[in-house]
Amino acid sequence: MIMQVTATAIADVKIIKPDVFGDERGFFFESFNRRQFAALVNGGQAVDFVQDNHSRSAEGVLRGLHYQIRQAQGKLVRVIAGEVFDVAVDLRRSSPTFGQWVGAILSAENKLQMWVPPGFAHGFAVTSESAEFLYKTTDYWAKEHERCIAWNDPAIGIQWPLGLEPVLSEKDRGGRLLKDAEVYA
Ligand SMILES: Cc1cn([C@H]2C[C@H](O)[C@@H](COP(=O)(O)OP(=O)(O)O[C@H]3O[C@H](C)C(=O)[C@H](O)[C@H]3O)O2)c(=O)[nH]c1=O
Repeated sequence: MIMQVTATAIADVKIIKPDVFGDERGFFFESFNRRQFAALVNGGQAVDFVQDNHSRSAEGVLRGLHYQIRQAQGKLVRVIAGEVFDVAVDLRRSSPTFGQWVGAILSAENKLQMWVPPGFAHGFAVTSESAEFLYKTTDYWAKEHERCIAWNDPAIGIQWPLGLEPVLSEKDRGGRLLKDAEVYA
């Protein structure tokens, strides 16, 4: 066993805690293992990732809530420096948890990962001085299919651990309210 998987309030979103092997040199852990992921996270179905992404953000930055309405991306996300509050929002209209969100603190310290399946919007807010964010995606980036949900949509009601107004990209300042957004079937 090289990881423990725990459920969240949204059935398909999982938190993964890898087994970390420490010794006097430092530590080692498998950050992804296709066979274990299939067996422990995805009900035995293998998941193939096609892209790895890496971003760095300063404290107070919020990136999200992003999704691709076509070529929906599953995302396996983790932090290798600093700490973020990571959020997934269920955008599957047919889901019993449609419009609901789950969040988790991911950090270089706790080494936790979140599995955000296709069908969700995803975003994070940086709670450390800066954070380096790595993630694998199950489909390629497609700018033409990118959509953005407002990080502060009261209908979703995410409890971001941020004091002031976050630092946002132009795109993220223009996020749509869920009621006006394109969502999945
Ligand atoms: C996502 C992406 C972006 N880019 C280019 C496009 C821009 O020139 C630049 C920054 O893109 P953007 O401002 O959309 O980056 P983020 O705000 O970090 O977007 C990501 O933020 C949240 C957390 C997500 O979950 C998504 O994976 C993704 O939307 O990278 C690429 O070349 N490839 C890509 O896959």
